[in-house]
Amino acid sequence: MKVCVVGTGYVGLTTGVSLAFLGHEVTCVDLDQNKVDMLRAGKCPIYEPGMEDLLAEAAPNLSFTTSYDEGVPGADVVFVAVQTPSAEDGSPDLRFLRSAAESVARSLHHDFTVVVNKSTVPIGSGNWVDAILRESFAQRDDRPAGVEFAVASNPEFLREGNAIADTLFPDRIVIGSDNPRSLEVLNRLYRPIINQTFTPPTFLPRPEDATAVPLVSTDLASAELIKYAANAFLALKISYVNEIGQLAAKVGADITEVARGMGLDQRIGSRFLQPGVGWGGSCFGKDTKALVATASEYNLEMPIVKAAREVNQRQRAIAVERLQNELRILKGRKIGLLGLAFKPNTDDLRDSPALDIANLLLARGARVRLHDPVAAERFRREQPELAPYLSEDLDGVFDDCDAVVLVTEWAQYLELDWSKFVGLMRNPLVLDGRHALDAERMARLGYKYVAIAG
Ligand SMILES: NC(=O)C1=CN([C@@H]2O[C@H](COP(=O)(O)OP(=O)(O)OC[C@H]3O[C@@H](n4cnc5c(N)ncnc54)[C@H](O)[C@@H]3O)[C@@H](O)[C@H]2O)C=CC1
Ligand SMILES: O=C(O)[C@H]1O[C@H](OP(=O)(O)OP(=O)(O)OC[C@H]2O[C@@H](n3ccc(=O)[nH]c3=O)[C@H](O)[C@@H]2O)[C@H](O)[C@@H](O)[C@@H]1O
Repeated sequence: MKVCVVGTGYVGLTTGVSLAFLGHEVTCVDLDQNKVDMLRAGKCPIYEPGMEDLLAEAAPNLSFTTSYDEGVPGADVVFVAVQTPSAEDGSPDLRFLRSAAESVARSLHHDFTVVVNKSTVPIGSGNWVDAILRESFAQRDDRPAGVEFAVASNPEFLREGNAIADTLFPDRIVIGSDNPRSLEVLNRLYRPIINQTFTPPTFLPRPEDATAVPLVSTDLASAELIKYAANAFLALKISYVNEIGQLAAKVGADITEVARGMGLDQRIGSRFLQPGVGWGGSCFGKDTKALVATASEYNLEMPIVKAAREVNQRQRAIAVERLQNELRILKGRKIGLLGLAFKPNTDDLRDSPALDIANLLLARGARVRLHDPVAAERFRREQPELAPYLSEDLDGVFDDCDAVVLVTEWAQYLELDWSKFVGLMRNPLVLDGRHALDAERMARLGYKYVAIAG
């Protein structure tokens, strides 16, 4: 089938490349000329494991452009995957979506096109996009006859760092549409994934437990709400284990054992129960805020979601409190942060706990040293005020240091030969912000090991 994807960020790029890999003819449109140039050269503008390999495998079916006229006319499906950042009041800023919808309408030239919203948008946005498309299309002097289109919602559930596997082997596909023809088109588009009939990419074998993928077909509003409800649930699951973690620290319980004991109950499940400095990234913060904002439009409070947000913010401050308890005075102390990305396997720094922790430490007069095996380059560009504190190598972090904090559990840190660094530190204190290091081993190596909870 012929597909156009608008926006080549984490979501649009993964969607476009994956669909091209499955044999669809895909054109990706982005206004960012640099991104388009890089992608045309086979280079991936984001750090996403496997993406450059998949780009190479999908290349015969894939093209990149800044022109809607090269992608939209003739497409059976147009995906819109532009950013929807938080506006001042917490509601999503829909400017990018509006502009993309207007541009799509100006280029539509096909008997039936499904315009699919993949961005995370407030409930009701599907109808809003539909109205923009119709209005913009009606304003065209050159509008062709016989053009029909319908809007569908197809929320995205991929995780950064795991984007390709989450797309090719998803837990479910959700399609919201009030138009049966759209559903039929999208069902056809996704059939290889739904039935798992494709041959996986050479670098990504099919998981042994992969089965046919459930298709959840709903009305537009339900699909839009599923996305927010799922993200908020994952966020509050993490906040819950972190709240329990703080109690565990007080009563002398081991939160990792507590989480394991809880997670083995299949009704709870062990995933997203890893205690630590809390969640970051571009979506949990934005989407929980948007859910609260949407509810307030209907005079509805969302106390559980609000509490999850507060607990998450508190975790970042708790990391600093733990250091203060151990070192008593933070002023003048040298503190190294290991990991700047909001989680491993991505260079994404949006709402990363490391940013708040670094700023809180600086505000208390500490001298910070920052390190990340992958995100440092991007950090330098996006965080110019904190960039002078970056350290190129780990010696620069540990040397004469009063404490190091594991903020992001990159494999490089977990597999580090920690014995090499203990002698460099002035005070060999390690704060494990992810409960990811082996406490006994660290103690054997001569570190004073402290975890965020306990
Ligand atoms: N990042 C993630 O892991 C996930 C994101 N989402 C949602 O998907 C949406 C997109 O997120 P990301 O891919 O992270 O965003 P992103 O910021 O990485 O990428 C958005 C892309 O859209 C392009 N763009 C903006 N306006 C455009 C326009 N009018 N025409 C053409 N291109 C345009 C930008 O240049 C950029 O390349 C958001 O609503 C987000 O909440 C959903 C699931 C996962
Ligand atoms: O809407 C989105 O953008 C996406 O948001 C999350 O994906 P992502 O933000 O990429 O990353 P996650 O793996 O969910 O991690 C989010 C944050 O939670 C933290 N986390 C995760 C799991 C856990 O047990 N504990 C924990 O603290 C991570 O360190 C990270 O900071 C969701 O998992 C995706 O399903 C969703 O599509």
